[in-house]
Amino acid sequence: MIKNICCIGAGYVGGPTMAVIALKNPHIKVTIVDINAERINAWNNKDISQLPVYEPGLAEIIQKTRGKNLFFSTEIDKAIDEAEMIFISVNTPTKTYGKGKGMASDLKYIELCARNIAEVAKTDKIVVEKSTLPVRTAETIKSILHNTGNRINFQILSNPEFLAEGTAVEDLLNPDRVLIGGENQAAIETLSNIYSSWVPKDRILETNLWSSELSKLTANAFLAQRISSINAISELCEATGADVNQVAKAIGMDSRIGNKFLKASVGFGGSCFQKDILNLVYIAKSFGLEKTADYWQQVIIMNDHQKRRFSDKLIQTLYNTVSGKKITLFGWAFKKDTNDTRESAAIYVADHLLNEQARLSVYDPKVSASKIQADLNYLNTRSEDETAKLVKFIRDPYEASYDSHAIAILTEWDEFKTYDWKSIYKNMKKPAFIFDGRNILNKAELEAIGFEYYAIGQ
Ligand SMILES: NC(=O)C1=CN([C@@H]2O[C@H](COP(=O)(O)OP(=O)(O)OC[C@H]3O[C@@H](n4cnc5c(N)ncnc54)[C@H](O)[C@@H]3O)[C@@H](O)[C@H]2O)C=CC1
Ligand SMILES: O=C(O)[C@H]1O[C@H](OP(=O)(O)OP(=O)(O)OC[C@H]2O[C@@H](n3ccc(=O)[nH]c3=O)[C@H](O)[C@@H]2O)[C@H](O)[C@@H](O)[C@@H]1O
Repeated sequence: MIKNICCIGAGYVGGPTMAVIALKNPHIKVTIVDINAERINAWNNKDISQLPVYEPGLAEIIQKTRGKNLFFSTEIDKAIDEAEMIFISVNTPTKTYGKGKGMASDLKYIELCARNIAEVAKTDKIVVEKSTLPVRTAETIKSILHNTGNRINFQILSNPEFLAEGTAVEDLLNPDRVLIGGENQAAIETLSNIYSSWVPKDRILETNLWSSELSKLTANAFLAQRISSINAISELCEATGADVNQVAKAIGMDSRIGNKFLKASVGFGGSCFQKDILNLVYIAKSFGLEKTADYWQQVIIMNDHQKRRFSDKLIQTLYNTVSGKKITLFGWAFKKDTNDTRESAAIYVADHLLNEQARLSVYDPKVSASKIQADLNYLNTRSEDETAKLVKFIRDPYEASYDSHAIAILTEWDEFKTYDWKSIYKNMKKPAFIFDGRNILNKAELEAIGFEYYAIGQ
């Protein structure tokens, strides 16, 4: 039985996933390592509210396990050396240079991990791909590990993660399935036994390595495709008088379609959907499968269109100009209940409005002012000074919306539904507009107050 696990990468996946494994397997010592010392320090912070990843329920699990059988460290070599099983949970972003730029996954961090393991290992190890990877990456890892000449036996497994941010703990405690791809039955059993401490055996699915790697990309592509599909219909609803919420309900009651993931929105964000689909498109192209590549590319094209359509609508409604006008953005995170802003639709909507010289006042309950500035600066559209001048982060939603021409709701935070909208209305310029990019507010109530209310697909 395994006694010692190491996980390389203390991010949104490594942190919560290993915390739950540690919680459910108190006999296993789990060490999460990272090259980012600041992140490791934050995971070790005594003040449990300061963990680097915000997820409902996570702090409680960290409190129960940290220092007992869960450890966060920057001593990567030591943790690799001691572990019998090593999870690789590092980032696999879209390449920003060279061949495959803007499409392929950048596997340099994965390769560095494999080389690190190859250098340090003195005993047999099971190496688990937790990161999302292009199909056949295990071959690369295998080649690096098996060419060290130190006669160590490495078994490679693929164990993609399906948690969604904001519900990570719930998803980990009660997964629809755990997927394990591999060639060696004993290694598969060893990993399966760790999960079976809390996951029913019939939900632990075993496949070959390549099916497992490809299933992860496919799952994300299908999920994102549903959002782009309903968003495409939302545009048609606006043109025809149909209501996208009603259409989603009507089709979702068909058990073959199902009712989940049919919420029209300002566009999907997050670190993975776009990157994973671009990767799928790149892989298809590399096999010469142009039609397949085009099919999936369309999901991204539709998503970009939806973000642009939203900001265009706002500008057009505000009499075709937002220059010098104060626009309030409620929400910056890519979805509720997370502090993650990667690829958030808010970034692109804000950038577009700034191009039109709007002044932005942003409120988000979990995202910091510096993160918002950094997200905009990363786009490199304007100077950092200009961004700082035009974008203000305000800690209070009432103050943020004071004297503004319009409010755009970009994240579906529950607290937005509980605001005193009468008092917000009173303090805004008239006509006071709301652009609800998440369809979370009540149209009739807001119109009764006096707002001009615009929602997606209505
Ligand atoms: N964020 C999510 O909800 C999900 C992400 N995934 C996948 O999981 C993987 C990780 O994603 P996140 O946790 O979101 O990324 P992240 O960026 O939050 O964390 C990755 C961590 O790996 C560390 N790292 C990179 N290279 C390293 C090295 N050579 N040695 C030690 N540490 C190193 C980084 O410093 C960083 O802290 C990605 O492949 C992603 O596609 C899969 C399912 C869900
Ligand atoms: O590989 C990953 O990273 C993960 O990607 C997604 O999880 P995540 O991106 O954290 O969050 P989702 O709940 O999928 O939301 C993604 C985006 O789609 C948007 N969305 C979601 C659902 C919907 O009906 N409409 C909609 O616009 C959300 O607001 C958000 O911006 C998948 O749901 C996870 O299964 C997967 O593990």
